[in-house]
Amino acid sequence: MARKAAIIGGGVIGGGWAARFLLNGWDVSVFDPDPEAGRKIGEVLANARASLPALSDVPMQSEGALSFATSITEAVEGADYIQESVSERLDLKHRVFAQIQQSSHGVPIGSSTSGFKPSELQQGAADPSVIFVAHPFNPVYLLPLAEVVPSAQTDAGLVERAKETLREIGMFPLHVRKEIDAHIADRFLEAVWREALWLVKDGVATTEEIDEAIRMGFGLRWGQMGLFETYRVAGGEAGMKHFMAQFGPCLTWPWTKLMDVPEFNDELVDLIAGQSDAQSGMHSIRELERIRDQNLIGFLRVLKERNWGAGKVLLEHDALRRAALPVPVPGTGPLEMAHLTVLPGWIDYNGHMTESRYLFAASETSDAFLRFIGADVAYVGTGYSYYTAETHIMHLGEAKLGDALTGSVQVLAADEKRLHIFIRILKGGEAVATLEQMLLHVDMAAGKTCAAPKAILDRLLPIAAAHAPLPRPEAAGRHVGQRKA
Ligand SMILES: NC(=O)C1=CN([C@@H]2O[C@H](COP(=O)(O)OP(=O)(O)OC[C@H]3O[C@@H](n4cnc5c(N)ncnc54)[C@H](O)[C@@H]3O)[C@@H](O)[C@H]2O)C=CC1
Ligand SMILES: C[N+](C)(C)CC(=O)CC(=O)[O-]
Repeated sequence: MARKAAIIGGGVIGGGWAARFLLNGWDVSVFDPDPEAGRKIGEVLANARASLPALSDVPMQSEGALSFATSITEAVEGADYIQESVSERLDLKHRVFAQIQQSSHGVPIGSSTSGFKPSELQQGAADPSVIFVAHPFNPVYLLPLAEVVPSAQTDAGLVERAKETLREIGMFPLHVRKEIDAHIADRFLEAVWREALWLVKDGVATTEEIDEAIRMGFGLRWGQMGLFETYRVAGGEAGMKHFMAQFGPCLTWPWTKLMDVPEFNDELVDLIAGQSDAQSGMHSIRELERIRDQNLIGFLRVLKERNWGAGKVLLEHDALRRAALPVPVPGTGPLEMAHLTVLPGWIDYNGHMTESRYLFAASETSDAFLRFIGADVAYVGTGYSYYTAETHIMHLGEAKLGDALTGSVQVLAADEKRLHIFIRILKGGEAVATLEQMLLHVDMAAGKTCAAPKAILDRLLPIAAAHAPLPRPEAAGRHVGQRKA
């Protein structure tokens, strides 16, 4: 049975949480008194559906059921996890916790608060031990970070279970060991935000110039190495010590306004909002969200390919879900090995999936099959692998943006050195392409073919025997131009 998350407050952040839980198979009940909450969450969910699956190489769970409750009591009934995302006001959060705890007992309550400490949130609570901060980043359905901040009163075991829940929905729970106003990340954001406001107020730069200064340079670096690793590299061969010696003293030069905050008045708000309108007002917020999401998918995909930073979290989430998938059973037909979603970068000028991506889909499929028979990354680390010697692709249909594809493998023949397979790339059960491939087992250091070890043959040969009675695909052995004869 699907587990249930209660989302209290369904604005920008509550909507993002709802989408992340739903797309990870949880049922979600939202309570928000705003009459527009249903429409707003529907729009956030549409954006999430168009983006989150594109990060996954494992079939998504079937989406959970979304419901809107008419009270907090109704929303939290039967919930396994509660996430509070109401407006950033301490008195309001206290009232909401009191209402939640009238009917929910022992269920973890994460708060999305950007700045309040958990001990502040817990003041006056009937059961402070279940309350902690789970501070996410916008868009919650794509960015993995959730700062998890317990106080001394929070139940340590409950926090560990809550972190497990966050990992299950693909997040990276960063345990903040010592509570502090604004946790870790928002303290940086505040510092940058403060400097940016000064630069605009003092007429040094416009909002657009500041954004260019970030996105053309250090913003790109931060997404993959953070602050300290980036600066370590910037220290050259002497590393961090040299970096500190060179740039440490600058902190006392007038490079920053330090703690000075510009007066927050209508003049400043109008100045910033006016420049922001001029910079980005030609796009609606939903359009900007979609642009942001597609850019993030591109970045995250690259990091995933490199098993680095946030990409590592995506790979771990795939592995977690792959482990829960039913294991393909040899002998019952071609083995379904890969699940892919057609991404924006895969579309060509004809408006459909470009030809090189069919080869990519096939290689994802054959790689999954090789892992299945034991020729995985650890095996390649021993100096042996399978190399593809020949491929014949037939294009039979069109795949379009967002289509869900599966890749299946039929073993046509296998012996100690050779593996002859037929891959079908399927959309809704129909083949959009087939690929026939010959793979050879190689000794990588010698650069020569060699017999695969018994452990691999023990897995491969029974599959080949089980597939032998399957009808031989018509396209197997076909060559280009054959139909003309
Ligand atoms: N917007 C952002 O970039 C981020 C915000 N946060 C935090 O998330 C929380 C929510 O912020 P946003 O979603 O941005 O605000 P928002 O203004 O978009 O949404 C707040 C929602 O709370 C609802 N609400 C008010 N009183 C309520 C009640 N008694 N019961 C249920 N719902 C109620 C409002 O109707 C509104 O829909 C805040 O604590 C904020 O600090 C955290 C990370 C990022
Ligand atoms: C502006 N903010 C303080 C609400 C931002 C956050 O809390 C996190 C984010 O998504 O940047």
